[in-house]
Amino acid sequence: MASVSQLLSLTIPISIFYPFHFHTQVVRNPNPTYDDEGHEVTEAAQALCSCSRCSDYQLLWILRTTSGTFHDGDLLLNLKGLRLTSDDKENRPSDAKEIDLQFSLEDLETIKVIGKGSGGIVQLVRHKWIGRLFALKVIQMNIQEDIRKQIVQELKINQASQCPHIVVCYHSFYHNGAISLVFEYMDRGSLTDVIRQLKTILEPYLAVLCKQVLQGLVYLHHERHVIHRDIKPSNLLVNQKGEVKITDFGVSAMLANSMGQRDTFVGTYNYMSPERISGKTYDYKSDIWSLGLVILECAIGRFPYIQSEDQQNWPTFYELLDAIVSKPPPAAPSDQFSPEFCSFISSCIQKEPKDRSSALELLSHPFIKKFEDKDIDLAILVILISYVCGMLFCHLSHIESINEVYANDFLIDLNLIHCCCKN
Ligand SMILES: Nc1ncnc2c1ncn2[C@@H]1O[C@H](COP(=O)(O)OP(=O)(O)OP(=O)(O)O)[C@@H](O)[C@H]1O
Repeated sequence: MASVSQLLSLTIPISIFYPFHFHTQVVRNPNPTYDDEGHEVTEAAQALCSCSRCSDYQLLWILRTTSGTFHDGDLLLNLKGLRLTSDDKENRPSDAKEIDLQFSLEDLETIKVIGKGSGGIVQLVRHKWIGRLFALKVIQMNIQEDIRKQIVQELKINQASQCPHIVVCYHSFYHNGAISLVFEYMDRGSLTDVIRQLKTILEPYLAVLCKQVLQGLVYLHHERHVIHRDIKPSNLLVNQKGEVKITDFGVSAMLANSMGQRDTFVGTYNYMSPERISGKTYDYKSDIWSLGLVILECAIGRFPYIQSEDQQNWPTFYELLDAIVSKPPPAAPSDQFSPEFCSFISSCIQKEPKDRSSALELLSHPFIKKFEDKDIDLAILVILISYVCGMLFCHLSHIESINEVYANDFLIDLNLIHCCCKN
């Protein structure tokens, strides 16, 4: 496999067109590009290096072409990637600095499809040169203008994100009517997968998980001034280190910007707050409602508005919306959960937004504090998922004992496993 320095030396002739990494101060693109009508665009690009090694220079990336490029304020998006003209080196996530190398879609090879959402598919891809894995999300762009704007907003937030609890978006491309986003690969999937496999999560683990999501929300709400708008299990991703991160800003928008409250939601309404469903104005507290429902679901093992996972018991779409808006909100059963947990859920799931706590307040809630000095490692949950999968594998493969599978790989204390599994 080529080393990074080999790779960089190989890409130097190409890299002159990529503003993040070349070290030339001003560049005029010698290879003219063409617009949709075939007109030559002679003055294609001027740029100053903004990579982490060139602190003196400011990024200036001007594409004179009228086609193939999205311009949205200080954001430019084209086949060569996303550029934020206001971005400075302090705003870059540390992980992104780590992979300071040339990137194009041709450098990525598909391994498999790992997910499918309403916007498109997510693939596991490998960088051919460095072997690193990424999640590639491809979103078809034959969509409304305002949804496109929201996606562009997502890119802005992701690229400038400094928070360890927000999934990093390393790169993005616009090509042939589709936006391709290169995300940090979260190798244990989403909380949906975790719930499906474990059924329920015990309070100590939930507190640790919840704290990480809250840290992500504090960053979005209090630093970036963004409402996520789609907090749900499939948007909370997990890796084998036991890290939980928020992803998918497809429906998020900056409160401060001109988009205001425009709502072009595509996806599930299950976790949507009553004020959003009723078409009222909403704010950051809308995300807190969703978080409360997600955490309660993880604890009780079913979506809180249904009595059992039996398909027969699922309300219709309109029954569900009516229940969210008109019925009393769900609560954690006090005979099964600690007072701290019940209080935490009640601080989130309140019909009136003003009665809900903020993300910052929730970070110091007794439920979160209760387990802070207990040294609880979420990675154990991840091992547990592997174990459950292993058992399934044994079952399907007619292997007598799980130890045959895990003999050398893991030392798993079965008592610990049983403690983690409520059912
Ligand atoms: N960065 C990632 N790393 C690993 N898996 C991912 C990543 N991003 C997404 N996935 C997987 O792909 C699935 C689909 O993600 P996507 O964001 O496209 O849709 P969704 O959130 O499930 O649904 P919707 O589009 O309705 O919001 C996720 O549920 C998750 O399992």
